[in-house]
Amino acid sequence: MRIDVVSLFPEEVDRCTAFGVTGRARERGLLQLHGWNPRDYADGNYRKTDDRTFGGGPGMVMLVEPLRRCLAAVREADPAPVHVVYLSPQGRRLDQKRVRELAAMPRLVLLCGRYEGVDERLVQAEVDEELSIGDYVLSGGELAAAIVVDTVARLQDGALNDAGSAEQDSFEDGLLDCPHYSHPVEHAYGVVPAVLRSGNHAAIARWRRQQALVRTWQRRPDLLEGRELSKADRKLLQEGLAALER
Ligand SMILES: NC[C@H]1CCC[C@@H](CNc2ccc(C(N)=O)cn2)C1
Repeated sequence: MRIDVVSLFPEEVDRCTAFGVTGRARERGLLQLHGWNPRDYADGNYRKTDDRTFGGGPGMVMLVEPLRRCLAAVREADPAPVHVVYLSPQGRRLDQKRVRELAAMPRLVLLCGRYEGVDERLVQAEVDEELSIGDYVLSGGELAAAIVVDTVARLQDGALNDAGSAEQDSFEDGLLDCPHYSHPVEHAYGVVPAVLRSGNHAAIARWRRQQALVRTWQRRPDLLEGRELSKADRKLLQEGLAALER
């Protein structure tokens, strides 16, 4: 998968995705990341990329022309069709379902705004999708872009080793993750649940599913709305909640 990041600070996204799973995916060529700076496509010796907003009021707006030229160069750089995403609080909320869809695309272009944003004519003419990582305002779209890169990189085939593939499943079915434990078995903070050391893999899977269901019910009931739980899951959830009462 190829991702092109258009930003006044493209190195910010490069650095945020240079470590761990994302760094390894890049090293393995599972993900190619390219940074582009609209300042390189701006005119004049000040290479102006932003200007005051029409209609008055505070702040600057990123100019349409440097971005248009920059995006033309991005499109030109690879024959694969692009899907242009603009990161902004006005976008559709990113979730794992959309992450899976984005991760399947051959190319993504992530447009990172700064200041008050991008001239709306550029958004209308070039952007396929506005995406938001949450209801808050960042100083720029770069950190949001880095989150998109991270989420799609780990879904590339080969990015997660076998053990890692379990990581995918934890949220893939729309539930929160179960608790995890490691050494020592006994610690001042508590003891590892016996079932996890029983070697009974069916019981372990059942316990993990039950924990995920109970946690989701308690912390994010919204994730269970409009979702038909299987008979087995409903039983696990009821049993898990009853155990909390005891
Ligand atoms: N109106 C301000 C706004 C104009 C357009 C550029 C953004 C950059 N900052 C961002 C970008 C994305 C998100 C998010 N939630 O995904 C938050 N903040 C700022």
